[in-house]
Amino acid sequence: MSIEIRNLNKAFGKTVVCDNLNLDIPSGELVALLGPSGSGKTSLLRIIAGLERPDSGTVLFGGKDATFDDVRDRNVGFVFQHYALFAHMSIFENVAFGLRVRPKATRPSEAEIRSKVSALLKLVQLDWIADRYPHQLSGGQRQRIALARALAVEPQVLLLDEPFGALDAKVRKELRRWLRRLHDEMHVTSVFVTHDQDEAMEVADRVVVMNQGRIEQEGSPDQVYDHPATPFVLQFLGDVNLFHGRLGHAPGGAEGPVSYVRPHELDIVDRPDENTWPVTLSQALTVGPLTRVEFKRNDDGSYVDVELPREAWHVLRDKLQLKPGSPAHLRPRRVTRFDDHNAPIDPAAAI
Ligand SMILES: Nc1ncnc2c1ncn2[C@@H]1O[C@H](COP(=O)(O)OP(=O)(O)OP(=O)(O)O)[C@@H](O)[C@H]1O
Repeated sequence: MSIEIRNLNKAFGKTVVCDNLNLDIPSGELVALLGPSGSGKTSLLRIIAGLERPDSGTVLFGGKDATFDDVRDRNVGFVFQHYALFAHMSIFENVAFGLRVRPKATRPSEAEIRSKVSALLKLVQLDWIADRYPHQLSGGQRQRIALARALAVEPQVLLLDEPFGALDAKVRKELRRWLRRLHDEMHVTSVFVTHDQDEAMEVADRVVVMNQGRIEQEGSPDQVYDHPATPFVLQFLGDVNLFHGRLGHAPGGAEGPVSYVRPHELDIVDRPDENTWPVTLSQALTVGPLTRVEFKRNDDGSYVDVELPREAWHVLRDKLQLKPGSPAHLRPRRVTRFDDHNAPIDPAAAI
């Protein structure tokens, strides 16, 4: 089921949460709404769900206007951050719930319910805990059950609001890969709210970056990362060094308001040329496979981060005999700049 959002507006008092939004979600796609807290992700999801009414604009499901359809008529499944499993029901009964409360005319038989719930529990790889109760499950298991329960009624659209937000980092990582695989099997049109860029990039077919009720950019994870449409997108999707004003000798003596270079797009070299910045090593921090080296620019004293694999850093450090206080030069492999209207300047022109 495709979803189309047309000229959608919503405000709570003076807070604009949807600012003339337009968005097409093709059938079967997994889309992440990504943005900082308060950017309007949940409000948009709730309007798609039918839990909130827009002030103006339209929501189309499969080409049909569903803006004012009741939530029960939309055939959407929900998974929220805080597991909403029924504590007094077994896992099996939790998943069966949506089927059992159907009107008699459309309610499946007991045998059909049993076989469907068993299949769903297998799908989320938890068929072995069907007889347990929610308090006997880990947080990650509960979220998988919440997903099985949402899928039981065969929704045409699945809406997930920070579904893994309450879980620890390792479980989150496992579950997002698992969700991706599940989606590849089920192909239910899914909209996923998150403020975690790694989560969005890893799970989604398409990422919609939101800021202050507006869509800053939408595209594949690679598109938004490699070709950010605005400074906000660039900065939200990962660490970046900002260079104000004239760029020393580099790149090509470019003038301009601000230049952006990601920490992994800078080389550390020992000789200056027209494309390098003179710097002084401040400190190096290694976490897991990566080393982050902090430098101070000689011209304006601002800090610049460089990121590289720890082995590469060890080789370079020994070769150039680098330690805190050592002089060095940084050469950007890629610089991103924006014009006065925040439109990206062709990278070839920026360097
Ligand atoms: N029912 C409401 N009444 C008043 N203000 C609201 C209501 N719901 C949301 N808001 C406000 O609207 C803004 C956007 O909220 P929303 O929950 O959509 O953002 P979000 O991007 O999902 O943020 P978060 O990641 O923190 O959940 C916030 O400033 C919030 O306080």
